[in-house]
Amino acid sequence: MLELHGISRSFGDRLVLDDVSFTVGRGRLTGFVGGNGAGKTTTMRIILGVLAAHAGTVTIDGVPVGGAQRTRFGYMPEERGLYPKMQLVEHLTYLARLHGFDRDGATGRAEVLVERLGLTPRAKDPVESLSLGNQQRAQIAAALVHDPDVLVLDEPFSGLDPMAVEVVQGVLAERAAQGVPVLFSSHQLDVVERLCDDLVIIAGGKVRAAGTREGLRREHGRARHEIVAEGDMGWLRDVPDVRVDELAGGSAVFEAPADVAQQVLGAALARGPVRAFTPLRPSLAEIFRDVVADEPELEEVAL
Ligand SMILES: Nc1ncnc2c1ncn2[C@@H]1O[C@H](COP(=O)(O)OP(=O)(O)OP(=O)(O)O)[C@@H](O)[C@H]1O
Repeated sequence: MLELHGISRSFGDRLVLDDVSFTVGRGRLTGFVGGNGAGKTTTMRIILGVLAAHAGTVTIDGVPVGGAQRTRFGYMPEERGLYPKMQLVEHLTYLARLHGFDRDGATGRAEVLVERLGLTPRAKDPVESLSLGNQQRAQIAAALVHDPDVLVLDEPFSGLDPMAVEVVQGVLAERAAQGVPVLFSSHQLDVVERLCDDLVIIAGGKVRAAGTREGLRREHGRARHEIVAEGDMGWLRDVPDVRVDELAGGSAVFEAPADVAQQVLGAALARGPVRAFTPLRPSLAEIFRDVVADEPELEEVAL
């Protein structure tokens, strides 16, 4: 398990990470979400040792992470960096060689990754001639070239078309299934929602919520139900402790405590047939909005 404990970091007198703690479990895909400037990249750089923390620790299975462990980390940085003139497969072979593979092993590894990421038709093309989305896939291949023990990816899905998103999702899920802790940042909440086991929500340099996707839904979700009845549901507006979000004839979406929702169902049945009564699970976008609502601006979190 990768664990961050009490990580803080300032730039000048601005505190941009404030006591950040969370875990990335083995075999777990952990999504790291937050608005622009929330602190995701800074956190990832600290995990990778590209940037020093001013306080706190990063451990893997309880052992402080140092240079030796980090050689076994795979990192896709925010600033993409491959040699533009190099052919894709040659480039990946070169990176695998840097990680200690012999020539045949490195070539084999490069070819497997090119294929897995759907880049075979582009294998002999210089990196600079690839489309942006394909360069992104190439960058992901580069992070995976040494079969890392921990995977940290900064915005791996940005700029990918839906098919590429599927491919990359599959690749990350495979890594997780092999027991690799996988942390990735993303602004695409729908992708994070589909893919992640766990989530960390950061805003203003502080972790605002962290846990399993389902746990966060339970914790932060509003208790909403959809009801579809034969008769008009207009009477729902007069029920105490009920907030009606949507109402159209016999269909309504409302928020109410669980016992009141059951009373609504009972009352609706007393009036006639009920076609559907469904608890609505909050989307990650809703949870995100709830969690980061009313956050102070980063500037106000100065030291
Ligand atoms: N080298 C630096 N010098 C000064 N300030 C920095 C530096 N790096 C990051 N920051 C500041 O730290 C804060 C967090 O930035 P960071 O890049 O970690 O956010 P992020 O969550 O990755 O944002 P985005 O989603 O926009 O990439 C921002 O206010 C940013 O301006």
